[in-house]
Amino acid sequence: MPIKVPDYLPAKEVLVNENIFVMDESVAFRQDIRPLRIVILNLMPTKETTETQLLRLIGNTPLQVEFILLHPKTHTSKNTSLEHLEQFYKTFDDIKHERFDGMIITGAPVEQFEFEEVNYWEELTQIMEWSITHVTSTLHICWAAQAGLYYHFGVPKYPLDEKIFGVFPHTITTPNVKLLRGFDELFLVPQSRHTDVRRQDVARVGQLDILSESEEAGVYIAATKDGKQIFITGHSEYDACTLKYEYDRDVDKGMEIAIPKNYYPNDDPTRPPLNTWRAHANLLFSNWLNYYVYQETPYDLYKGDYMI
Ligand SMILES: CC(=O)SCCNC(=O)CCNC(=O)[C@H](O)C(C)(C)COP(=O)(O)OP(=O)(O)OC[C@H]1O[C@@H](n2cnc3c(N)ncnc32)[C@H](O)[C@@H]1OP(=O)(O)O
Ligand SMILES: N[C@@H](CCO)C(=O)O
Repeated sequence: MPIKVPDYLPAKEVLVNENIFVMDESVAFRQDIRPLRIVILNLMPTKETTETQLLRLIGNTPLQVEFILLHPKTHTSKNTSLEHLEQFYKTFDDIKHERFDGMIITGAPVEQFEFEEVNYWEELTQIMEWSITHVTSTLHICWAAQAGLYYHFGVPKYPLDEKIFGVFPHTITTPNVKLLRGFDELFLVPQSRHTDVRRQDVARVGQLDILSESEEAGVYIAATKDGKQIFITGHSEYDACTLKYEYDRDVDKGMEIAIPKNYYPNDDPTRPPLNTWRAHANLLFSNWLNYYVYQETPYDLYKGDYMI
């Protein structure tokens, strides 16, 4: 089943060219099925790239998905045009009386600040609090995972001596969870972080299970036992060249940065990197949409008994 995309969103052309099943709003309107309502709080500076990456993954399911893009109104975006935000984005005030089947909160390059120094922290905490009662399941990615673990459970983040940067082998810590159904015992995930959450801090929280980890990169996925909140420290949504973009950017700035591990063929940054994590990225998102969103959410969002 297709993903519904507004007619003029730039991601649409990219996805159509990749043969991702995209449906015009007008066609979706004629179908007598309730689409899943997914709200994406996009905190990335590279918003259009992230839109395409996430829509590619949530478009790969048999479910009809309607998405709403949000940006924090208390932050003035430096790298995304006002025109793009006005055309395609809403703010929390516009949607806070609505309910959603799923929510995705993206990463953001603010991990080296204290949470409270991030200028939209207050607004983000309001949105995270609201998600408990208005969203069936929320995926927090990278910095948002750190922010969510800190806000909801008091788990701190720590600066790393060296950026965790590359494509790392990960394993399944808790067997037989639906989120990891169909996963290989060893699978690859891009990681790109200057900070970390510690296993012992996460393990101490009774409501959380650690679902997947990496020897080198630490905790990858933690989730509440009811699956309503999922925290993902890596970037399975990244394209083949995203780490290359970050590496080249930092080299150009004259920063001390190691070559991303296990990424370029023979660790040679002049050679094009291969995407070795795409299959598990698709499985992660389709498992989430199926088992944690579609199977759990009430048909009538406004009568669901999970709401307070
Ligand atoms: C840990 C993770 O979650 S990883 C995910 C983050 N990864 C990425 O963002 C990768 C792509 N980003 C990039 O390559 C870079 O950020 C660039 C090239 C877009 C911009 O880099 P720079 O010029 O060095 O940084 P810049 O000054 O634009 O700041 C980056 C972002 O942080 C924001 N920022 C900076 N200080 C603050 C602050 N105190 N509070 C909130 N946001 C802040 C900036 O506003 C900007 O975001 P915006 O475009 O949404 O407004
Ligand atoms: N993935 C990010 C880390 C910084 O938050 C980057 O390299 O831009």
